[in-house]
Amino acid sequence: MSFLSSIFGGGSAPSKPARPMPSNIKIHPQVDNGFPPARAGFSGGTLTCHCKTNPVKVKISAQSAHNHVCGCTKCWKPKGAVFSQIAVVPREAVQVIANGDKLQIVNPAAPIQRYACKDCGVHMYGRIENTEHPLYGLDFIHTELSDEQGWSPPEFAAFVSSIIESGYDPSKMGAVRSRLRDLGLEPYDALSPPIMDLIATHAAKKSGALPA
Ligand SMILES: N[C@@H](CCC(=O)N[C@@H](CS)C(=O)NCC(=O)O)C(=O)O
Ligand SMILES: [Zn+2]
Ligand SMILES: [Zn+2]
Repeated sequence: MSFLSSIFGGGSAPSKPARPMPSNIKIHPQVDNGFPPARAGFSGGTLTCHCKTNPVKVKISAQSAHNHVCGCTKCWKPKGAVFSQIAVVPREAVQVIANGDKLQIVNPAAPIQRYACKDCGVHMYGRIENTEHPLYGLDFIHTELSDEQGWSPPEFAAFVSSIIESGYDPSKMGAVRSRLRDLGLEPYDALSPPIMDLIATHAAKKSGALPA
């Protein structure tokens, strides 16, 4: 099985409580009150930046995979959110359809080149150009930028310890991890084990430690 087919062939984790208990630990507005399951047959939508006029629009012609919340400092978060919410789609499924001249790459040296709107700062998609990168072929998107309902729901929480790098109180990390579990989002300090295993397998095949 190829890396990409294994990424997209695995299906979604079972979704968790439709309506979780309220909590004063906030994660992200799209997950704090629960989230709906994926809609069968859903095949994408249009992402729109936050500009009131001339918004950037990006058409996504695929269901998302591996939706998750990410605590790292690099991923775009809506104002006040502690985590971002981010998923992947094949890069061929991503098409800028309006006001693409407003996009600029946040950091061209980063492995993921995040295309942000110059005016509102929202990241519209992240792309890997290094063909040797284990996640090459996948673009990163924030499904919350679309009005369509039916995207694959978040499945886990990545880079949880990294929220401290944005100033989160380290003494509250136990409460954050507990809340993430209540929401059905198993917390990890890197990516989820299946994705970490795929990345390691890719590296082992490249080095010759495993047969290609
Ligand atoms: N602790 C770091 C972690 C950054 C990190 O490694 N982010 C992951 C998850 S998005 C990544 O793949 N980064 C690649 C990139 O930013 O291009 C931070 O919070 O800044
Ligand atoms: Zn904008
Ligand atoms: Zn991130």
